[in-house]
Amino acid sequence: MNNKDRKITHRYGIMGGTFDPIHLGHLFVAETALYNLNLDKVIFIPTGNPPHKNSKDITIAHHRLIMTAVAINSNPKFELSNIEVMRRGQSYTADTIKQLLMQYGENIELYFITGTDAFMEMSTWKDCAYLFRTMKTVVATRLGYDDESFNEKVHFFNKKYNASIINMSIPILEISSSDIRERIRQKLSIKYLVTEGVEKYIKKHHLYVKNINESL
Ligand SMILES: Nc1ncnc2c1ncn2[C@@H]1O[C@H](COP(=O)(O)OP(=O)(O)OP(=O)(O)O)[C@@H](O)[C@H]1O
Ligand SMILES: O=C(O)c1ccc[n+]([C@@H]2O[C@H](COP(=O)([O-])O)[C@@H](O)[C@H]2O)c1
Repeated sequence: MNNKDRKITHRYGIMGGTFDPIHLGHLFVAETALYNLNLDKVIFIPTGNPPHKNSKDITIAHHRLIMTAVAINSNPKFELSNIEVMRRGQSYTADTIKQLLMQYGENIELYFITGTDAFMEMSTWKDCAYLFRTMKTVVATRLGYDDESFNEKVHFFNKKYNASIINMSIPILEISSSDIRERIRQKLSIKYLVTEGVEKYIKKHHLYVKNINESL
């Protein structure tokens, strides 16, 4: 169907990530997109095999999926999807978007929510022309990227792919999953960086205590 002929009935945010573990940065970014863009819901999609990360260094999908379910449980507009975890092979976003459009129909508008770090790498993603054609990209400010390089990237994607990019300025939250994992290894507190439920789950299952490669 021609884009012009589409009658948009719903707007869904897609929050894709390794979520190893999911933290308050992810939740705040998703909530801000939901609110600012008046989305109907945000679907959290933990990756099965993230294409740009070494899968040997990543916690098994089962734990990442449950932590995501626990973290979003209290928000009725947040939803969990296991489509990438269930799919074989690398978890490419293009395959996910195709699957979602088939599932929901063409009258859905998808807003892919991402931080600046992931956004800056999008030209290396599989079928990125398809991605920019079929979804809107919402970019949340993350530490370490100056306005000039960000604006250059936006300009490049706009020109080359006619992309629709929404710059979502948020207070910078210096929270990352890698920092949380490191804090656990160093026996430091992660309280207020993740939800209480996620903190309990991590403790109960002794996650991140050792470097994954050490425990093999
Ligand atoms: N603090 C944050 N502020 C804005 N965006 C974030 C933040 N943390 C993660 N994101 C975004 O959420 C998505 C999923 O991120 P991911 O699960 O890889 O978390 P991460 O904290 O970046 O993990 P790691 O430190 O292991 O690389 C990415 O688009 C990333 O840019
Ligand atoms: O499709 C791709 O080629 C691709 C390459 C790198 C990252 N992604 C997606 O970007 C999102 C954030 O990835 P990450 O590795 O920062 O957690 C997540 O949904 C990944 O599946 C997608």
